[in-house]
Amino acid sequence: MEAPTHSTVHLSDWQKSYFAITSGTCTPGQKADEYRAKILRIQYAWANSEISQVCAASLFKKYAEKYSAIIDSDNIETGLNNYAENILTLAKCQQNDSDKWQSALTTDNVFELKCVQERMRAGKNFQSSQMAPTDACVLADKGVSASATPGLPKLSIFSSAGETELCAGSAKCASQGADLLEHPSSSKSLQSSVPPVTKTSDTLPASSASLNEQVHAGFRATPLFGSKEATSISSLKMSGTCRDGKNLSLSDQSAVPSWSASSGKRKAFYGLVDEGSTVIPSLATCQASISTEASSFSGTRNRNEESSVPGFRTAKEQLWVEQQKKSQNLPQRAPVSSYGSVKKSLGAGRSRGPFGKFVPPVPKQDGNENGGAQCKPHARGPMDPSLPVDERLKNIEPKMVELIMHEIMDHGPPVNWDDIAGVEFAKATIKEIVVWPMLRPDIFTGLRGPPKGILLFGPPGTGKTLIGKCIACQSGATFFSISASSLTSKWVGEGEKMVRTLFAVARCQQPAVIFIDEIDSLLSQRGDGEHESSRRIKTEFLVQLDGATTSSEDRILVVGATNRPQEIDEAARRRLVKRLYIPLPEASARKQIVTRLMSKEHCSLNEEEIELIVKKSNGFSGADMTQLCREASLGPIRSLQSMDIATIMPDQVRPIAFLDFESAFRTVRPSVSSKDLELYETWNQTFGCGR
Ligand SMILES: Nc1ncnc2c1ncn2[C@@H]1O[C@H](COP(=O)(O)OP(=O)(O)OP(=O)(O)O)[C@@H](O)[C@H]1O
Ligand SMILES: [Mg+2]
Repeated sequence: MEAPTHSTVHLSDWQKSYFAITSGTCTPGQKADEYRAKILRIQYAWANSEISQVCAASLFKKYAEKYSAIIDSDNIETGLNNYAENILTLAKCQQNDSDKWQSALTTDNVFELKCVQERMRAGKNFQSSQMAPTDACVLADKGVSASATPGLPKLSIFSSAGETELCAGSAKCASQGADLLEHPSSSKSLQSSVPPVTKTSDTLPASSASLNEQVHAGFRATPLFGSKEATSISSLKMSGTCRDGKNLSLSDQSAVPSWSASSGKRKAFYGLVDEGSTVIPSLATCQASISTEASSFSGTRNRNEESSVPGFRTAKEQLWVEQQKKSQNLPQRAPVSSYGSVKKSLGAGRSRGPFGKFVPPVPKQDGNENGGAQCKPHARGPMDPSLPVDERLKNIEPKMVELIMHEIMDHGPPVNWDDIAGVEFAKATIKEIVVWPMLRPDIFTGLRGPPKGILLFGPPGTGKTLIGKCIACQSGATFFSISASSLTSKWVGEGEKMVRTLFAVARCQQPAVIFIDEIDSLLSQRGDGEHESSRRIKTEFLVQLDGATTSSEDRILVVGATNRPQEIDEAARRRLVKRLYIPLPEASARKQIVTRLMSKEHCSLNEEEIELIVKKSNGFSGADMTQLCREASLGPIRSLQSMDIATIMPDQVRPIAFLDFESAFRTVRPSVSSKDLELYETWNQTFGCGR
């Protein structure tokens, strides 16, 4: 007889399985298996070029649909997706979302394993004959207390009262549990079988991974045998594991929600841990080994210090805890938050750039060495009764001070003078006004005293904000960076106070620079249609600016930046003595920008090509030049085939070439019109302080 060929074998298999599926005797599982096998065969046949791609695709679609119809169907007779039922059964005791979750698992559901049944019986006997659940808990905790060793998580994490009951009656069980304990890998079995034995910590698996598992089990696992109280107490014990015995932080018992356990039971537990005190574990004292799971728990704990019950809380419970917290913390909070709690310092404590040493800016009046820095509040908080509060801040709301402190800029990438291309005159002037007087305050006195107000004006994108950042990095002064729009809009109705606070805090933190971007929106011409609140802000600002600029003692410099100088109120203009024009970059500056940016990239431009780019970019602002370079740098990527982008190595991308700049010039245009430029030039000639 002729041996069947490869393809005839496939065909006969195919037919066989087709009849099996359609026979009506298959279970859904068998059907699903058959369909899956069919799908594999289709793929196989296609891979061997036995069938065409079109045919494979249509067959694949057909059988994939049939397969998923069985897999996804939750019809008991025809589908396999019935596992949801079990979940629903488990959760059926939960009537709504805010109910405490209670498992519907009962011992009846447990698969009958002989040893399990024995243990359950032993537990039941023991429960009925000897021990109330609360006592069981106490016993478990005693075990923990006895074995407490700093630095190690304790056994009580996973010893629920139920488990105690289960195992306490069986000596055999206890010894088995002890065996299990010595094997870190057996943490799963521990959850169900560990007895409340006293176990020295060196035999405990201390790996954080296993601990996490245990922690998890400790406060999520539904007690198979225990009541709600048992779970809560178990949780309390769990929190006890975050300590080393001594480091327990204690708080008022009233802070423990009433739902956590009956007070009697709590007492029994607390009494063991620390005589007569309620235990609220401080998570700061938790061992680092309690990592992922436990630390997320500790996060919650930090937020809800009063709560002694970890894990899930219903909204009602959370509300209760938060209310408690509020009522307890309210009196202390304001002073703390007023200074001490903010992340940013008031400036005195931070690094002060190249001229790092802090120079006491205010004459020493009270023998305090820090002079003006006596309000270095970040260290302890000025509202700390033990610290003298700076006179200048006395009438100012602490909340405002805090808000202003957030405006202190002491982060961000450093900017050097060299990063700003061109504008040499402006740079030199600023150095003269800002840097040198900081360096030699003894020389810059009297008539040589530096001006207290600078206005940087010019077309958009010419580096005014960049100069502000550079001053922040290079001056060594406390740098407040406030956008005028935030003064006018962020604190609606409070703007006036904010301005006052700003100057008061700056006065405390001398030497200080207040940089106000978009200053035109704060100091625009006063007019009839003006809103009352912005008028008041402006007036307050002028008053403060006047104070700062006229007081020879204060070392506060106000730097404003605007691209609409013509809109600035004349009174403000007068106070911003040095009005520096920041024009469009000249050819040399444009070249500097291109060279600097291209030096960081893989680029094949030669000197002549750079010159050409500079020539073609006449009328571009610094921002336009940056945009041009960005656009050009995308050229080599655009020239790749889309397939290559996925696989190409970075060093295989071709260098940026002149042709990329040529195409970039087609899309990037100067953003400042010559008409606008004329306005700036005219204003500069009228009010500017440049040469
Ligand atoms: N002189 C310059 N040197 C180097 N880069 C510059 C210069 N001017 C502008 N740039 C580039 O343009 C970007 C925008 O500059 P910046 O924000 O300082 O402009 P601006 O003058 O404050 O503009 P606007 O008036 O619109 O606020 C900078 O981040 C920088 O990349
Ligand atoms: Mg700007």
